[in-house]
Amino acid sequence: MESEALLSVRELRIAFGGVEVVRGLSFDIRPREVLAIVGESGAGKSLTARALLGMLPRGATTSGTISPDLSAHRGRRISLVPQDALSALSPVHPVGDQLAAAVRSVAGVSRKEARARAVAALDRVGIPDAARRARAYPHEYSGGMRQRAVIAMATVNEPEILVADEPTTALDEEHRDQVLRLLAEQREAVGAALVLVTHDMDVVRGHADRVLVMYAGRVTELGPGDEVLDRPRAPYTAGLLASLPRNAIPGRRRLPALRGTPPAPGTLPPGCAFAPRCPLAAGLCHTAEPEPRQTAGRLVACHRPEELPHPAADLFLQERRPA
Ligand SMILES: Nc1ncnc2c1ncn2[C@@H]1O[C@H](COP(=O)(O)OP(=O)(O)OP(=O)(O)O)[C@@H](O)[C@H]1O
Repeated sequence: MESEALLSVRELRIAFGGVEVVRGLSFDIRPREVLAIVGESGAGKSLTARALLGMLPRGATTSGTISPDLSAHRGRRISLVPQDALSALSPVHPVGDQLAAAVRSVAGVSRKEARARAVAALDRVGIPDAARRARAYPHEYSGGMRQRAVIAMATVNEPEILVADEPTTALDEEHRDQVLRLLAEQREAVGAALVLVTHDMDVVRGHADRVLVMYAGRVTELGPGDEVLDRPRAPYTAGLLASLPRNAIPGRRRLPALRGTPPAPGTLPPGCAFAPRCPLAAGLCHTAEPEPRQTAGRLVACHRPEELPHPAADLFLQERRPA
């Protein structure tokens, strides 16, 4: 049985100047789950995450529902793990003061209690000698410690939902895994759900309970993380997986890769938005946009999911470009 949703998004649409970039998106966030939102650049991942936080850019118009609406409780019931640890912290205040201020801004607690919670949050993310370090300024922290401090900041008020938008983009593989592990640990410690926005399928494996694959502002596939990764049912998911760098076998002349690029907003083809890039597209795919429907234990928006072979990488083989 599906566990009850912590938050439900229904028919979310986001547009700029009348051009829709998120086009009728529906999904739930379940208690304590890690939900990864993946897709190529421009799919609408960040805007969806920002909509949850009530942080859409100026000029965006929306329709649909997000319930409960937690935007008024940002920093308490829902919080953002920022991408850039350095700019997320003020250089002119000690780190502990910034965390204590975050506690006091929402919790109505005494100065002393706020301080204690700030130190506890720094301790929980593994800052050594947290009581003393709390008095230091961000520039006195190493890069890794700053990263820990912003995660402490996001979790200090024990939110129900943490939103991390590409938290590891700028990091090498070793640091990427450290940050993902820390995020998972902290999520567990405070009992939050984590919405993890990434364009990197490798981040999903082992880190996400469920994965929402987006293409051109819509759901392409939504289901249990490892099942979707191990046996995708939507050709787009299969293409993303086939294009991972680890499939690049040196010396092989033909490599699996997604050809082309996603359509620019406002220039969608008729039919399925992925059809022009899809090796399986035929007939209806070019005339009617598929609605997500329940297939093999997940939602899939594809007219021909049963045509997708397994494994599917060979569908995407392309001549390697001369170096
Ligand atoms: N402030 C804005 N004004 C106009 N268009 C915008 C604005 N912000 C985003 N968009 C457009 O909305 C679409 C979705 O953007 P979004 O940032 O959500 O994509 P994304 O999937 O997160 O991609 P990326 O990984 O590149 O951030 C893109 O085509 C983008 O150009």
